[in-house]
Formats: sequence, structure tokens, C-alpha cells
Amino acid sequence: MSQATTSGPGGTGPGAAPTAKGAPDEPVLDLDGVTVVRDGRALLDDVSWAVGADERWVVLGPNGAGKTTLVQVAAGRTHPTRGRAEVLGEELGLTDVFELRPRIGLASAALAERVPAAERVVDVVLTASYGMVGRWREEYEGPDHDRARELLGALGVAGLERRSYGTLSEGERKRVQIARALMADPELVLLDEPAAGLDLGGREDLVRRLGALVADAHAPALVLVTHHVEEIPPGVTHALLLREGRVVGQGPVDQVLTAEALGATFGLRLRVERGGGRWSARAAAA
Ligand SMILES: Nc1ncnc2c1ncn2[C@@H]1O[C@H](COP(=O)(O)OP(=O)(O)OP(=O)(O)O)[C@@H](O)[C@H]1O
Repeated sequence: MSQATTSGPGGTGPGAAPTAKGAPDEPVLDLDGVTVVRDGRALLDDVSWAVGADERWVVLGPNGAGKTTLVQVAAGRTHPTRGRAEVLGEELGLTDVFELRPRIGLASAALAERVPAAERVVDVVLTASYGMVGRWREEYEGPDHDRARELLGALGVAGLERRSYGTLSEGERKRVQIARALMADPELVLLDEPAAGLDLGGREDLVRRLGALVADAHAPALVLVTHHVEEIPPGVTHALLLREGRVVGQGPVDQVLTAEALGATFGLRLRVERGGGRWSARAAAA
């Protein structure tokens, strides 16, 4: 199997236009009144949200806010209990999600946990082409291997291809997961807490690499989930704030990431600063 090339975080390849099904200005994600109920509780409550093909979003919220549930809906892995979710022009519930999922690049803790420890790193990346975790008997061509290597290189983990995934450090695993998310030339990339568990140097390196991805005009639409404004790469265009399953705010990043809105999201008074394209937040003095 061979895929067209998009630029990786190094921003090298010629890239393919982020063409979701339909017109290029159609949203890649279109949620209308999405509610997800489990055990009688709304994990997402009436969420309406549209993501354009050229937009780069950050989703912020405290523990338990529903961020991962939102990503699971966006990835076609959880269906709304109520409301309508359209992903890449396909409405969940009316489409074959097994055809949809390979069009979406996903990096999440739940997916990472399913990677067999003995899996070779290059296979962790390659198997994204079939939306699978764990290599079986499928065949890959030379260009697929080249692309996997190129992506691993662009994420700073060149040379680990033959290592088994279980032997990698947490930081190395995160990079491999992102390389995997980009492998299948996705039309939408969803990164759920990509910097969780990284040390300061690792976080800064990852934010820089994600910044290159965000700045790449040929890169697909991107949604990045985090708890920390410090992890937002420069160039992110939009933000969505979630608390207890409800949207606290959404829109252009400059308008949404205010001390008031972030304070309401996290339930404390905050000072929020921006400098050099980066954000920081700390509790305001009492
Ligand atoms: N299958 C489920 N059944 C019942 N409750 C669930 C289920 N999945 C998630 N939850 C609950 O839904 C809430 C939202 O979970 P979710 O993982 O979406 O939040 P999150 O914002 O990603 O949290 P965190 O930042 O801690 O990862 C949590 O309280 C969680 O315990």
C-alpha cells in the first residue's frame, strides 16, 4: 500500500491539499447538539462545533471535562447519544466507520495502550495505513517505509525504527504516536494530550515540532487536546474550552483564551500571558 506524501512536522514534502469530501471550505468536523450519555450522565452535553480544513484547534479543559470523549466522537469511535456528528462529510451512524477511520490521524492514550510491546516502531507507524494496531500479514511498499522513516525523522526519533515499542521512553513513544497519526495522509489529525508525561525539554521540543506542523499550509486540519496553555504551539488558530461536558467558549484563539474564560473553565482565578506566540497561565494572587 502506498500513500501520497504530505509534509511532516519538518515541513518538507510537497503535500496534498486537505481535501475533505465535498468542497474545500466544508468543515472537516461538524457537530450539532452532540450529547454523549453514559450511566445516565452526560459526558458531553449539547456540544456544537465546526472545524474548517485550514484550522488548527486546541481543546482545553480540566480533568473529566469530556475532552477525550469529544476526540472519540471526532475520530468516529464514539457515536452521539443525541445530536448529529459529521466527520469528513460523513454522518456518524449513517457511514461505515471502518472506511472513515483511516482518513483520520489519531494519537491518544487509549490507542497507544493497544500497541503490542513487541511491535517494531516502524510497524507501529506503518499499520496506520490500514487503521490497524499490530502488524499482521499485510504488505507495504518501499514508499510506505520511506514515509514512515521520514515522519520518524521529522519527529526526532530517526534510528528507532527497528526497536520494539515497549522499550521506548514515554517521550519517544509520544513522537512515534504522532508519526503514526500522520502516516496515512489524514484529512484530520487528532492529538489527545501529546505532551502528557514529557519532561520540560521533551515538551519544548514537541511543541516546536508541532508548531512546524501547525504552520505547514499543506498539513491537514488539526485538533490538539491539552490541560496546559503552555503546550499550545505557536500558530494555533482556534480554541474550544470544555467544562463538565459543556462548551465554555470557542472561536479564534486570541478571543477565547482570556483569563476570564480560562478561569471559568478551570474554576480558579488566573493570570494569562502571551509572548512569542506561546501562552502561560498561573493562579492570580488572592
Ligand atoms: N464509558 C464511560 N462510562 C462512564 N463514564 C465515563 C466513560 N468514559 C468516560 N467517562 C467519564 O466521563 C468524564 C469525561 O471523561 P473524558 O475522558 O472525556 O474527560 P477528559 O476531559 O479527557 O479528562 P482527562 O483530562 O482527565 O483525561 C469522566 O468523568 C469519566 O470518568
